[in-house]
Amino acid sequence: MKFTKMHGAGNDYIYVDGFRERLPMPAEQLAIAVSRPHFGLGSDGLIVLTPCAEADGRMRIYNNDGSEAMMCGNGVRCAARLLHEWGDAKGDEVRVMTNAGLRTIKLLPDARGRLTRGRVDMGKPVLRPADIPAAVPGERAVGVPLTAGGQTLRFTCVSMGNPHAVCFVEDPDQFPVTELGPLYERHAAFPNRCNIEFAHVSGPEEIHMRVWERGSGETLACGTGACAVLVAAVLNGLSERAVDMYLPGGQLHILWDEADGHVYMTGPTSITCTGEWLGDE
Ligand SMILES: N[C@H](CCC[C@H](N)C(=O)O)C(=O)O
Repeated sequence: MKFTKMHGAGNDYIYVDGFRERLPMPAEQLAIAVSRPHFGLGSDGLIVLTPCAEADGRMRIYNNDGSEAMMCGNGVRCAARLLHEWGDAKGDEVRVMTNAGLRTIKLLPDARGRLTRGRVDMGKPVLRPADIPAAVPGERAVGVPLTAGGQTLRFTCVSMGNPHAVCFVEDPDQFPVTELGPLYERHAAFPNRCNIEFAHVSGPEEIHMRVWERGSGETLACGTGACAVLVAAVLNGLSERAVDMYLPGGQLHILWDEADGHVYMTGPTSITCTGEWLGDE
């Protein structure tokens, strides 16, 4: 099976061209196999692109534990570039169907004029706890105290098609993300588990964050997570509606447009390599 390895700000996936390739095993198993370091290719998960009557292609994304997610921001940006380069998308405006609905990506030129950047219309954030889902009281989950590992932290919960819980801290780089992340990922408040973000607003238009992803652990970047952090910062009165988001793997620009209520994410895509998966154990 041929594959393409790509990353968006360091959030890397194995991409399979489901228009022309067949998976050698169910995608949930393949995601675990290809994601493993050493025995596999090493990645945050697997993304499979297939034909779709209502869009240029359909994206299904699997975390490295094999769980399928509703949406992936860095993934859909990279998928749009691939569909364009494969000729399955004609212009620089690419439509990708996801489990969270249709997403539109505008491919943008980089300094050398190559269409390696993308601006994704990530849709409207979902704030009603029952729709996130988060089992917390009220019509919005802003600054909700949750206890895990003997700590009580305040979280703001947002769905971008997938669930996120955002905690604002003094210094994400010094924060025990790998100790507390998995505890909050599986907190009883989140019936479907949850992606957990720890962020610091260092200026009205500048936020630094780390993420513990549901089903993948700490990743170098998370597109839906960056959008959730911006929405949470605005809801808590901590930032403007457009910020530069700094993640360990790189930088994204996030805007929560007041006019249409949509969140827009702009960032890079990188093709690391192409190859053939032989799957020998
Ligand atoms: N772990 C996420 C899926 C990947 C999201 C992330 N990589 C992004 O760029 O949005 C979940 O289970 O909802």
